[in-house]
Amino acid sequence: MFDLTDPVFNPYASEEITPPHTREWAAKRKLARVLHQLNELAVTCNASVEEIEARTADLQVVADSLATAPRCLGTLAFVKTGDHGNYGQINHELNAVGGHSNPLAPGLNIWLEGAVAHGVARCHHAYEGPPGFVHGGYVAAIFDQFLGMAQIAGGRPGMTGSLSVRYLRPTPLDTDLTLRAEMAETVGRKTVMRGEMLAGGKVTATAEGLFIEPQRPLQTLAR
Ligand SMILES: CCCCCCCCCC(=O)SCCNC(=O)CCNC(=O)[C@H](O)C(C)(C)COP(=O)(O)OP(=O)(O)OC[C@H]1O[C@@H](n2cnc3c(N)ncnc32)[C@H](O)[C@@H]1OP(=O)(O)O
Repeated sequence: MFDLTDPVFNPYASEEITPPHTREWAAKRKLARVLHQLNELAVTCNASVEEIEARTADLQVVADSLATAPRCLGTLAFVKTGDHGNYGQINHELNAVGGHSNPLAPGLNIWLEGAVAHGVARCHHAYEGPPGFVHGGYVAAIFDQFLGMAQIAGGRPGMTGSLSVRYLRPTPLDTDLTLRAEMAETVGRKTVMRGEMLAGGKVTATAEGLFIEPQRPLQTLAR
């Protein structure tokens, strides 16, 4: 996964977002940013039907063009080529919640200061659940990824066995959400992490995650 002592690639060493490690990932981050913006525009724009139909046709041309290029289906497929970086680097780009090259990711940035993990995320209107607020499923997804990365500092990282979220007040859209987590306990292969999410200085949700180190290496779990 990630070696937190690796001087070359430790994406959690500081609050600064680790730059893309190749020109390919720099280009994909740009693509993801445009698509992220389009995701928001798809649910917020109030253009005419004609305008929407015309721009959709434009986008279909782009999608059809990209679909003709070779593809790698999943992180491990990228790893296997040997040309895209190691697993940690590729996961850092493609992860569904924290990947900087994934247009679905709500801009989650994580860093570790000693035993405490910090993070920030921001959810635009495509993440709306209750009117004006973030969907609870995305709050849980952010916690899953955040606690999941925070537990790496414990040295025996595992997959989420269970995740419990307490929603204390609605989490606002278009607002920096700050995150904080610490390890509560670790017993054998099991690590319990606890964290909180704040908006404007107020805690909107807390979470507890149980992470279980798999008996087999992660790579062998993939079909
Ligand atoms: C490896 C690095 C990964 C870093 C990525 C983290 C960030 C990403 C976070 C995710 O989204 S992960 C995706 C969501 N999670 C999954 O898909 C996990 C699917 N489940 C599994 O793969 C296995 O069930 C799991 C690895 C969690 C456990 O399988 P094991 O075969 O290792 O469990 P085992 O049956 O040996 O049980 C070990 C202990 O854990 C307990 N346990 C197992 N599954 C549990 C569960 N789900 N909830 C609570 N406890 C559980 C079990 O009772 C037992 O307790 P005791 O030692 O006290 O007897």
